[in-house]
Amino acid sequence: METNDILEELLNVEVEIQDVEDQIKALMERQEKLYEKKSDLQAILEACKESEKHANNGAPSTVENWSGPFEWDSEADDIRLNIFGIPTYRANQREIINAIMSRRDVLVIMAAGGGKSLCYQLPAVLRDGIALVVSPLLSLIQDQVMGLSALGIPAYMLTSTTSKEDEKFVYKALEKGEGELKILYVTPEKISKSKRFMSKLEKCHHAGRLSLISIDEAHCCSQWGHDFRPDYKNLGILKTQFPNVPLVALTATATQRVQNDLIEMLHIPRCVKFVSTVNRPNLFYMVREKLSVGKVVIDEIAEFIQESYPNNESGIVYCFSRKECEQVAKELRERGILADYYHADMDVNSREKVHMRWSNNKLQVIVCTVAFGMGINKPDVRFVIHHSLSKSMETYYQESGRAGRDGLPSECLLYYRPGDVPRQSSMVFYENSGLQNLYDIVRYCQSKRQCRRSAFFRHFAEPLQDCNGMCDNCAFSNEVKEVDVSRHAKLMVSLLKDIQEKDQRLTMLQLVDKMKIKQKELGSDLKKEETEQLIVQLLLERVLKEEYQHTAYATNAYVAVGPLAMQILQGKKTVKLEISSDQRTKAGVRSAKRSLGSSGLELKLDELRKELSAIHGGILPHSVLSTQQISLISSEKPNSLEQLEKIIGKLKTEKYGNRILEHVEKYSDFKPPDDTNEQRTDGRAAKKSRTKKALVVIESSEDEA
Ligand SMILES: Nc1ncnc2c1ncn2[C@@H]1O[C@H](COP(=O)(O)OP(=O)(O)OP(=O)(O)O)[C@@H](O)[C@H]1O
Ligand SMILES: [Mg+2]
Repeated sequence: METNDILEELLNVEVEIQDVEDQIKALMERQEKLYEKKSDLQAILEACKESEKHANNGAPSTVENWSGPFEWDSEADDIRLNIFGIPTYRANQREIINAIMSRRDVLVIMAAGGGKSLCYQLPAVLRDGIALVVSPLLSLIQDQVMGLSALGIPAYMLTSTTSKEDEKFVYKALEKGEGELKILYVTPEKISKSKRFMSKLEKCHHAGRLSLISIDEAHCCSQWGHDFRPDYKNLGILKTQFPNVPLVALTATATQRVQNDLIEMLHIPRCVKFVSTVNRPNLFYMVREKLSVGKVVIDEIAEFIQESYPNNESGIVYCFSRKECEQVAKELRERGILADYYHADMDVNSREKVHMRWSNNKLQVIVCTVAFGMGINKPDVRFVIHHSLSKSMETYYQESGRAGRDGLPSECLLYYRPGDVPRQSSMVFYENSGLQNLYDIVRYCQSKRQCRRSAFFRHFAEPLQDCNGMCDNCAFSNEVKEVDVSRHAKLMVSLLKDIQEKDQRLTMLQLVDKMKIKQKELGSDLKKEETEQLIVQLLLERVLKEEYQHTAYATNAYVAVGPLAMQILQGKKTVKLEISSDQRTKAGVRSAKRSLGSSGLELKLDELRKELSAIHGGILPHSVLSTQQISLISSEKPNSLEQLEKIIGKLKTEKYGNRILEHVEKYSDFKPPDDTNEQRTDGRAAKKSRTKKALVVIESSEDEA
């Protein structure tokens, strides 16, 4: 053999070894995930066996029937309606409250907006003494304290912003039982770092005045959760110091592993567990194709907001980077939308200002990065738009879940283009399971047939539930056709192989360009977007893989031949692309459910709540009347204080009843103008028609691509 031949063969073997190593790596990652899943499933199985055992023994069913009746039922109902203004309980709320009132430790897993706060706030009011609430963020605490104060419930906080005077009041209340204090919010640092606070708390407990302990956003305890906070790790001390005080831990999402972790860390092995579904039935999920011209996306987003939410209903637009955030906010403003940006590069004050303007409905849209997260407590967010895809299903569930926390119909819209995949993957590939998590959400985006909800159920290992047509794929799946693109896939793989043999690399974009030329040989062209879609599909199927190279400024992602490429080359694998018709894309957005603002009275009541919130010390508008209460008032049109009280309770009726009734009488038959946009004086109508024109131009040019 010639030296050159040997060298060439050596090279081939090395390439093959590299290939095998990649496969081993992928398999090891998969094995790790499967072990994790196995341990989750084993834990669920244990839990099922345990509950079956109880059911078969007929054992504690009487004790564990948390629906009641209990001696405090009527007092609890009275507080629910007349103080909190809530007409009926939501799923599990009554049972959780009863378990806490029975002095049990409780673990609550309930989706965002499910109503976890009421579960500990109501027992706090119902029981004598002071309830301690640990919450991770100042902004969350401020919102809660402000909301409770507006209801006349004596709530305070001990944080870095608390005045000396308030601090003195709180310490006196803890130590001596003086002054009125029902609910005390603290950050976890207070527990772990302030000896003074802990000693006062012990005195309070000693005197029998510590009624309950609540740990909100409890997933922060676990490093397996998505938002680990080191100070949460020390909260186990609470159960050790105050063993007979009921402790309730609440969170929106926790895998089985995180749940086990929480129980162990908080020392609540015998807690009663209430796990609600992750399903958010009021959210309409949809994915829209994001065209490669940046401006078109903004035009579409602006048009969506203006057409669907002309009455300043709140929304969030998530962006990939800080720069993109600022750009999108600016462009939305240019299109007449009240938008501003929020990201981690801003100082705390400017961030807080933007957040407050949005919370007070002075800003319609907040354009943000992931930095805008856990602190968002606004219940009436009607839409969450993702300008770029999130990095995992879990993150997308959290971010999109900020819509519709008040239970009213809301929309979650994700703009997806395959070109965004390498952008994200070059950021996450070094994280543990980073690529796998990203590819899960990419699978969600690529699919045009599978129910979006079912993807969440599978991700959180929950049995499937009916979507009720509340996602684009369930609503319009018949507008999709499947095309066999095996020949294109084969061409792509052999093209890449040739390139690699020449020691060159291609990015996704470069591969698309090369394919455009090569495809001519097949006599059947895929559009640019379809070629991109095919590349991503082959990445998901491991026919292709991504490779990364660092430069001084960035990490570049390249597309390379993957472990299963041979199957394509040997014709052992069929590849099909799902292609949707244009009608579907358009219908997707139009059909989604609408919410507040359809009746004139609702609009007027919305204005009234803003006015009243300003008069009553700048509390948030939804603390005056929730969107749900506005809907109820508008449909039932109460004409006396007694009738109104049945809807919003005594307290709010006493405070705002006369003004509300005045409005009901005056505006019951008030019709909002047909097209609110045309009534605007801010030039929004003019801009809107311009937007439409721009859209038409670009739509027609799209065919050329
Ligand atoms: N039974 C109910 N009926 C109507 N509205 C309710 C009910 N319970 C709670 N709400 C309202 O639902 C909204 C969300 O409640 P809450 O803030 O307690 O949610 P959460 O479960 O803590 O969500 P997150 O995980 O996002 O913090 C609030 O506006 C609250 O007033
Ligand atoms: Mg909450």
